[in-house]
Amino acid sequence: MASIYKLSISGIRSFSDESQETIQFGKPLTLIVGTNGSGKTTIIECLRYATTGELPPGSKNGASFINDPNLHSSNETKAQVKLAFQNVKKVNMILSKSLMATKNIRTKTISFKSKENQLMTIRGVEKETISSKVADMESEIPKLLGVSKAILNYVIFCHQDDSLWPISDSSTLKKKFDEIFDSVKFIKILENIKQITKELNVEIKLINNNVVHLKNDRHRAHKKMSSIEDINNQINKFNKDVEDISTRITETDKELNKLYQSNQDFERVINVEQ
Ligand SMILES: Nc1ncnc2c1ncn2[C@@H]1O[C@H](COP(=O)(O)OP(=O)(O)OP(=O)(O)O)[C@@H](O)[C@H]1O
Repeated sequence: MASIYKLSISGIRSFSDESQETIQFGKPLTLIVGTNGSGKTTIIECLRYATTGELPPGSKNGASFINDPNLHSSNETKAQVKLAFQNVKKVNMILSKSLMATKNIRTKTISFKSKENQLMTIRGVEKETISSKVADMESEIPKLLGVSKAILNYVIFCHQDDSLWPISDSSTLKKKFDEIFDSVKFIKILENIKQITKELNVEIKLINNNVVHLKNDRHRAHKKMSSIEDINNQINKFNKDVEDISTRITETDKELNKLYQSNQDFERVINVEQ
């Protein structure tokens, strides 16, 4: 299981940009207690922003999330949220997200800018940093924590202004539950399974047809084999007959020779007597 062990805030809401406030989370539980306006919600907002990239509701696209530049002499506030955590594989990581609010002196409006984010992986003495320029942090961090973005957003770090969603109207409720349970993915998986089953059924039909053909072929082959066996038997019989006949011819030849010999003997005797 992943765990978050430290959060540093600088330049967010009432947290000054001149210092960095750090909160260390205890195990198994950390209770955040403080007077009204002391920054409890800000801590949850920072945790949510760090893990999901979501800005607080009603924060004027982030402009009022950053420490108001009107509160100090400079026209801009450089803010930073740092999160130290252990990912699901127990690897220590530090995420740094930098933001900036700039005051337009003429219009007096404040604009918000999210700057480059960095994720450092610490393995012993080895440190490796990747930037948001090359990685999609918003989808990477929930994966590293082993929790979906929807659960981080609507359950674990649910903003107090959004906390009534479980008693909202049915369509909003359905939308939230669909996101939490990743129903879209589930529906897609079901559709994929249906498609795969359809394709497999076609393949099974083809295989079954082939089996029928192959059975016929086997039957024909057996028939052919037995007729070949019959022919072989006949050939063997014929060979044996030929052998018998040649034996008999040899014997007849011998008989004839004998007869011829005795005939000659007889002729010789007759000639001598004459
Ligand atoms: N952009 C800003 N710049 C400076 N200060 C701000 C800014 N936005 C809000 N604040 C101040 O930050 C504080 C907000 O604190 P936060 O809401 O985190 O406190 P809280 O402890 O959750 O309070 P509560 O118990 O009333 O919910 C308030 O005092 C508010 O006036």
